[in-house]
Amino acid sequence: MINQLINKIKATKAPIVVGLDPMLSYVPEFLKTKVFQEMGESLEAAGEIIFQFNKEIVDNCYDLIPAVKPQIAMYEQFGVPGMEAFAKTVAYCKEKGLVVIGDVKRGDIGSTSEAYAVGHLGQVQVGSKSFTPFGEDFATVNPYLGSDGINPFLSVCKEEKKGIFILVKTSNPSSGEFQDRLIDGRPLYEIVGEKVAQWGEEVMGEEYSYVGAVVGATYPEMGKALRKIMPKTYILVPGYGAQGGKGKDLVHFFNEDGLGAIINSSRGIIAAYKQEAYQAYGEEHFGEAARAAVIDMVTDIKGALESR
Ligand SMILES: O=C(O)c1cc(=O)[nH]c(=O)n1[C@@H]1O[C@H](COP(=O)(O)O)[C@@H](O)[C@H]1O
Repeated sequence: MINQLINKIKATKAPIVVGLDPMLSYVPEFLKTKVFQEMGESLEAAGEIIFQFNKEIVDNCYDLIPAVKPQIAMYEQFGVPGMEAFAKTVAYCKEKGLVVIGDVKRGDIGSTSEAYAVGHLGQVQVGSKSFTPFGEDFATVNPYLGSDGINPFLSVCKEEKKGIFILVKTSNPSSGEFQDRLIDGRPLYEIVGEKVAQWGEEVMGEEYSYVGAVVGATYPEMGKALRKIMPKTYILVPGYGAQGGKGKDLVHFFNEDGLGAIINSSRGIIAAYKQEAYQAYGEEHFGEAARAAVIDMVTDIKGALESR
């Protein structure tokens, strides 16, 4: 899957991923009103609203981008109908030819991680039949439990040619509380980065590993150090846009080949119609506003890479 992701990044010339994090507060009123009239105010309606919202965003952007990253919490909060919307979103994006990164941030003891890996990236056996429950191409994984939590994901990745992105240095303000702690004089995130590179050697694609890392755009200097520690690791970089990351902060996340990083923006794209720069589109045209925001994001990142 990492090879397909890279091919799509090359074809679209867009090292970006659109985060499908559909909070109800980002959904235009007209869409919510329409579905509430049809279904009432219910969890089922919420699931339907977020699916229709995603579909509009995807229909307007799919030809410009290689990948999407649905964040499961935004679906899970609506219970079973939310999870159905998650599954439908994954299936729809795949139909549109997009690589899907399931932002599920899983990781547990070995046997439990195995079930997570099977559920999100693999196939589950029921009697004599096997099923693909969600069918994402990549999943995000939390490494706090160590190799036991990661190994089952590596096995499924090998079998299914899928990939993972392991949290190394997260974008949030308190990420340093644990991740920056020095151990034998070195920050924990560097130690995790080294381990990610090591795990990645077990599952290599053509140029890069199936095992990627997550490093926040909000910590560019740490990104620069981690790029060197993990040369064959694709880095998923959240934190662009709404969290303050800009194109110029991102150049060192990329390798000299112009590859090696994929930048996520969620609110900055899907709720673009609420921003001053795109307000002229009006809420009825929120999909077109998202498309304009994608084009601007790609221009910003390309400009920064060309002038490095
Ligand atoms: O794993 C992630 O994607 C992730 C890691 C991280 O360090 N920071 C981070 O913001 N994320 C996710 O990336 C998305 C960022 O959303 P925006 O800030 O709206 O662009 C959310 O889905 C977060 O859960």
